[in-house]
Amino acid sequence: MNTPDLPPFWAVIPAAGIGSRMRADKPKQYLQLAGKSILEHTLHCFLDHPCLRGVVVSLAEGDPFWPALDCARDGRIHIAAGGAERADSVLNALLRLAELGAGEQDWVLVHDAARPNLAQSDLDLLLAELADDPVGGLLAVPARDTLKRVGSDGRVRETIDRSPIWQAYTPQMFRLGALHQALAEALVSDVVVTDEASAMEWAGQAPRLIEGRADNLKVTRPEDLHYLERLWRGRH
Ligand SMILES: Nc1ccn([C@@H]2O[C@H](COP(=O)(O)OP(=O)(O)OP(=O)(O)O)[C@@H](O)[C@H]2O)c(=O)n1
Ligand SMILES: C[C@](O)(CO)[C@H](O)COP(=O)(O)O
Repeated sequence: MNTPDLPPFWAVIPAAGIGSRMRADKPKQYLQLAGKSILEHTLHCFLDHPCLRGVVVSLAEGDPFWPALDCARDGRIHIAAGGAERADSVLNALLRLAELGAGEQDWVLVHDAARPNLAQSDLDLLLAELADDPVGGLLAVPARDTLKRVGSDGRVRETIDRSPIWQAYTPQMFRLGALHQALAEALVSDVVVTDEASAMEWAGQAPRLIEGRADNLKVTRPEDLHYLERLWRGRH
């Protein structure tokens, strides 16, 4: 059953990173948060949505942690091979989606495994705002603090106008065919692609930013997980 006015979509969850900045004893997507792994929380943001058609998770080769999760037996979740960089993992997942029968015009939402605090209201906002958009776009938050450009000596050179500066979050929502083409061409051209929007920009498109919640943060360093633990205490 679909929610009126929200489009059906596929989800891609790149989960093949090693989490080097987290400095933990396992990849950060398998660290515990409120009694479940970060990856399970992330997957449930999508599995609970009525417009979801299916999910592809990209996993590192021989990942020993995935089979132990309950999600591993969920028929809506399919696996793709992880790649050397996040963009390679996403591209493999898009190819898997095509094998599963997804169409060129189908919407795909790519969301980091390491962002477990995506609010359902933000997911709905993204889907509603971009349902009729010719390009697609992403959740993002405007720069909040005063910004400085710094020299290699650690001294401030100037204060930058923050008004046009936003931080790119996920999900990032694009049509399967357009995203696949942009990502594949950017990768063979050795363009640095840190998110899906940068591949689309490189292809000459202008993705739309949808202002989301700042607490949809990516667990990157230990303090990010500590922050979410405090935020979630009492909530779950
Ligand atoms: N080759 C890679 C690298 C990253 N990712 C995924 O992309 C998301 C965002 O990347 P990032 O935060 O950079 O994760 P890691 O690469 O794991 O972290 P680090 O850069 O600290 O090693 C994560 O969910 C990560 O698992 C992936 O699927 N394949
Ligand atoms: C996709 C992303 O989460 C958007 O902010 C980000 O680009 C991931 O890569 P990073 O290396 O952690 O910046």
